[in-house]
Amino acid sequence: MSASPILITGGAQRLGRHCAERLVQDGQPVIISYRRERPELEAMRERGIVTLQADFSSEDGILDFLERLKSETGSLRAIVHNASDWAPDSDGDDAGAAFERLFRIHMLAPYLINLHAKALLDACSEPQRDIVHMTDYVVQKGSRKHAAYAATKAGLDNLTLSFAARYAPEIQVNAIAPALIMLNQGDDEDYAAKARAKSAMDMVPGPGVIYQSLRYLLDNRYVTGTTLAVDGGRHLR
Ligand SMILES: NC(=O)C1=CN([C@@H]2O[C@H](COP(=O)(O)OP(=O)(O)OC[C@H]3O[C@@H](n4cnc5c(N)ncnc54)[C@H](OP(=O)(O)O)[C@@H]3O)[C@@H](O)[C@H]2O)C=CC1
Ligand SMILES: Nc1nc2c(c(=O)[nH]1)N=C([C@H](O)[C@@H](O)CO)CN2
Repeated sequence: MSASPILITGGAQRLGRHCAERLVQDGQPVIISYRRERPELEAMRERGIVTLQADFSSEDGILDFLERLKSETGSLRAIVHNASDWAPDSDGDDAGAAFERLFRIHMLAPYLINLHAKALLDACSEPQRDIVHMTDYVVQKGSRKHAAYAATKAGLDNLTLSFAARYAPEIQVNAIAPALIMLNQGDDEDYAAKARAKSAMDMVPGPGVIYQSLRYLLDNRYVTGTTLAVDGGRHLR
């Protein structure tokens, strides 16, 4: 019997893509969700990664993705809730709609997928099944310019505790809380230097540290309801 796939939402670029490709290199089947088609997806498909389109900014979009996911696979080894929009706060008329949108991407999508895809995890014949929530260091301190983002990530952080208690012992539920793993296009050296200085490690590590953290959770049968801080010691500065 072939191994059950691992689902990574928002896996078409950056951290999610890196983890998807590392998992496939390890011989692990992977399904990713993506919102926008792009050339890089062809390269991922050629590596055998299954790609499913999804827009989590509406409940209908979340439920539509779930139906297509259930048509694609009868089981899942793990679900990594990675999809995210690091949108700055809006102070215009759209502030409320923007907040609700981030709520749906960061909280409603993980909530509904955890509820409606549980049967796929239960159908996995392997002894360990995992759910991993990608949160953020700012859950601990908030953010002046990304308050809606931070608040909805804090909600995802809390969902880690609830689902860990509810799904134990069959399914382990944990979070990874990164800070400044990768810069974004357009980040100049001045921004990069200031961002690096925010952590004790004074570096921008790249996505490999996230894969190491995911690997740890996938390989450990005794960890649930916890958050791995992968932030270079931000709290020390
Ligand atoms: N990068 C970093 O330094 C840090 C990252 N994190 C967290 O780690 C995770 C990965 O970060 P990173 O790789 O930078 O993430 P990205 O900003 O690259 O976003 C990941 C994916 O989320 C998808 N996405 C965005 N909006 C939607 C939506 N409405 N519906 C469905 N998918 C959507 C995008 O899909 P598409 O491109 O197809 O539109 C994108 O590819 C995220 O959860 C992030 O919050 C936390 C702290 C630091
Ligand atoms: N979805 C995303 N979330 C976050 C990103 C990102 O690029 N996409 N980036 C960050 C920053 O690196 C921040 O940690 C810098 O201090 C946070 N979240």
